[in-house]
Amino acid sequence: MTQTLTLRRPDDWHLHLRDGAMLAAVAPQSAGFGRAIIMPNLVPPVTTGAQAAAYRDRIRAALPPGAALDPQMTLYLTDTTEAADVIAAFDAGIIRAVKLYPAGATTNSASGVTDVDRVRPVLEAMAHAGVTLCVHGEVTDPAIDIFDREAVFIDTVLDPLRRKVPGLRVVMEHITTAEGVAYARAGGEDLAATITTHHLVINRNAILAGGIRPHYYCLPVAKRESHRLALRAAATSGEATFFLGTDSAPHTDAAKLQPCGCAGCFTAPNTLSILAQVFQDDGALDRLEAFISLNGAAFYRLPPNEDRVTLTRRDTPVAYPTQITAGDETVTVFDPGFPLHWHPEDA
Ligand SMILES: NC(=O)N[C@@H](CC(=O)O)C(=O)O
Ligand SMILES: [Zn+2]
Ligand SMILES: [Zn+2]
Repeated sequence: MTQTLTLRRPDDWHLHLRDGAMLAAVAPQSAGFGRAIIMPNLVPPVTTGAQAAAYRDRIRAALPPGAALDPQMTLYLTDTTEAADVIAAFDAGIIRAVKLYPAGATTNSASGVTDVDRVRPVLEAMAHAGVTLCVHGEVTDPAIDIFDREAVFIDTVLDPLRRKVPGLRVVMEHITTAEGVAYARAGGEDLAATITTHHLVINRNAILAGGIRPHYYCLPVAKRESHRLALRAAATSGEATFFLGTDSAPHTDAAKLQPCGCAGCFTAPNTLSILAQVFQDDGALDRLEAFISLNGAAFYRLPPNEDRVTLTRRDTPVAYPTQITAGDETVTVFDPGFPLHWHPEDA
């Protein structure tokens, strides 16, 4: 039996497109989204407006003709970022947001912020100008258990920071815990949270039970099942606070499959098919559009996309690749562990 859903074109409010051969390989996989917030954690990171503009040009060049994707650039906040440079890049229409990585928290975060008090003047200028701060919310203290790092970050860094800089618009990126859901929900109009596709599907057993599975390792690491269920309830609630940021984060298989493999799940090729199945399983297909196409735009004070996409549920599963090729390397596509029947098409 076929079933059809027509939705406003979705946006991806957290996306890694990388650079060079990887960019060429993965950009087409996200071409069907509308706006996408592009993460700045290149090597070296995107720290200036000029670098962001040049990176945006490289992304556009990597997209197929007619692609819908409209890259929304971000600057990587460092201890030495100047407020005036951030505001100038924002006023010039080069950047949509600024990204805070606690130094050492995740992939390519070595140049991140060592103490948020150091960047207070930048955050105050952003609050004044209405520039959004996107936050990787994990503490890096080795004494804190990795499964507790998000919850501890909220209590010891994020909440004090939001009290010190009132009016700062913050997106808690890729939340993974019930604590993250609760804090975002109670945060008022200036606070929102992105949720990834993969954190709606896997819990930590996927990584560790019955053998170690590096392709399910990402940061923040997936938590226990009760947290996944809290994320599912938030995403499928339709509440304006929660919206899609896939955090599709491609790494070569060589980089994933080694004694110290890197963090990231590559979900761009099958994200929409997975999400439609998740929302159907939870009886929430009528709220899919809020999560993928409406809530994020509203938070970023942008109009929703005018054009539409269609998802058709067919008995024949979607044939997405298990791997794609990037230069001489392969990148494994996230396997949700269930067949995908929702076929995305442009309407
Ligand atoms: N999510 C990840 O596991 N990895 C991201 C970085 C990030 O979003 O924290 C990456 O750049 O690979
Ligand atoms: Zn992150
Ligand atoms: Zn990310």
